[in-house]
Amino acid sequence: MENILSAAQMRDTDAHTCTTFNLSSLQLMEQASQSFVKAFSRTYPERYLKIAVYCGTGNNGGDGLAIARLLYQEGYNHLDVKIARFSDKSSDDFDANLVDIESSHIPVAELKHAAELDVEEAELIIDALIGSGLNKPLEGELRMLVEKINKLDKVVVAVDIPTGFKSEGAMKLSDTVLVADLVISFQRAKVNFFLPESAGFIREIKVVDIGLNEHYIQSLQTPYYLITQKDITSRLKRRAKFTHKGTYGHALIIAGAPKTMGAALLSAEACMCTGAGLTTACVPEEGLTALNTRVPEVMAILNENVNEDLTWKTYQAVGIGPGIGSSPESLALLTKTLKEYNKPVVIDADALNLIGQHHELMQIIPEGSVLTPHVKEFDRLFGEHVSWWDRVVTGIDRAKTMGCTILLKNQYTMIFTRDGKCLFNPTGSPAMASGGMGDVLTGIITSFIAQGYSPEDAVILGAYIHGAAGEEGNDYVVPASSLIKRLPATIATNYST
Ligand SMILES: NC(=O)C1=CN([C@@H]2O[C@H](COP(=O)(O)OP(=O)(O)OC[C@H]3O[C@@H](n4cnc5c(N)ncnc54)[C@H](OP(=O)(O)O)[C@@H]3O)[C@@H](O)[C@H]2O)[C@H](O)CC1
Ligand SMILES: [K+]
Repeated sequence: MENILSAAQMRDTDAHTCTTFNLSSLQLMEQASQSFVKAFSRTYPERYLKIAVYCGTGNNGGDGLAIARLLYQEGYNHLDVKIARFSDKSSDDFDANLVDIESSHIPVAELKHAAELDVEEAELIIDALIGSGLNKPLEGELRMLVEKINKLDKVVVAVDIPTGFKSEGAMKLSDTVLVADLVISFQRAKVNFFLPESAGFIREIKVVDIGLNEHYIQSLQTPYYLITQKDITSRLKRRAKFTHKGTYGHALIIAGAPKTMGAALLSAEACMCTGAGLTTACVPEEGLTALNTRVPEVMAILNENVNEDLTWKTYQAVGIGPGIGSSPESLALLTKTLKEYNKPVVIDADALNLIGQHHELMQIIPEGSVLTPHVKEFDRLFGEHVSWWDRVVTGIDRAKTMGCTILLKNQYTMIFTRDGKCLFNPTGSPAMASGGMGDVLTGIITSFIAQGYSPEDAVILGAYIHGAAGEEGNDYVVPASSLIKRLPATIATNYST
């Protein structure tokens, strides 16, 4: 997994890299600027583009000056630089790059006040005003300048971080940020890039290697990690010769009510397609015909007969919740499951809402269980939150105190582990924003647990594979039932590469 660093850790890595690689900070700035220019020219190869580079007077601004010089050398000759000099302070590396640019052919203008900016002829603006040095919300002249640039409605490419955007910590949609079409960020994505608040400020992100000491970065402690494909390939076990259905476990999916049988069908079918040796669905009698017709591979027990028909030790994994509703019978079934199945349970949807309404059930959730809420279910369980950052803090805390893995669904789904980490899943697409997706995910995770994966590995694999199957085909929308059909091939692709 890739660890995600805080702004302070980036600064520390910066200094450490200079010492260990015998570089000056000016040389590191040059490397970072070269990496930026390489990525920029791949995205915007047209040399006739009119570009304005807006620079602050710190190191982000220093990068901006070096980038302007390098772009000019690359043939981007319709280029000018605007320096926002709203204070007397400037960094040494900014000053050094200013000397270089002043001896070039690039026009440089200094703005002492935001009001001095009247027309902007450029089609594209490079934002090098402030990066990771942001230490307060934008105010005064800088805020006015950013608001003015936002109104120009030009294409904006940010250096490292958009001006006004926090690397970490709670953000508000009302914060002033220079809205970026593209952020070319250094070495690592920043934590807040993965939270929904970023959607209003950032359209696309590219991360470039600027030559920082990776060995050192990997030794740094952080709660935040990005899951990579390697994590999936290294976890997925091949299906060996001479194995049989008994090798891959028996999963029980407790789901559905007469009017919400679809949830049970999706969950059970996803469980089967993820590779559980056997899948049994515990459903109401009214759903039996649908189950037998739609997924003949899945066996059934009737939820009204559970007391006679259920032998817990038959099942290596249990998933409960999709479509069960909130009736007293569902509450009784959930209570029975949590009390009697003494292994981790995958808890989703209505089961989570029932726990939200009957908080005493929290005490009987088996150790190691998996909770898979979407944002509303998360808030019903753990209280209202005003920002996604606050949910991250709560998720990390609750996973540790409850001894459970919590998966909070999102564009970048977050997985809070029992040892206090927050893992971001990179796969998935807005095409997956449709009903039934959560039911499918419950089936997938339950299936991986039935096959012998630890609950935490099952969640990591489940989130990644679910998202990867949803991305395939690049479709406008992916109905949950068609995602299920893609699961066997998606899993095979991920363990063979
Ligand atoms: N390892 C790396 O990733 C590298 C990053 N580089 C680049 O360096 C910047 C970070 O540079 P830094 O000089 O630390 O800070 P900034 O340029 O982002 O900010 C400059 C100063 O701006 C002031 N500040 C902060 N918040 C505000 C605000 N709200 N309004 C006005 N001014 C603000 C603050 O100074 P003070 O006056 O408050 O003391 C900042 O110090 C990083 O993003 C990369 O682009 C290196 O080039 C290569 C290695
Ligand atoms: K910036």
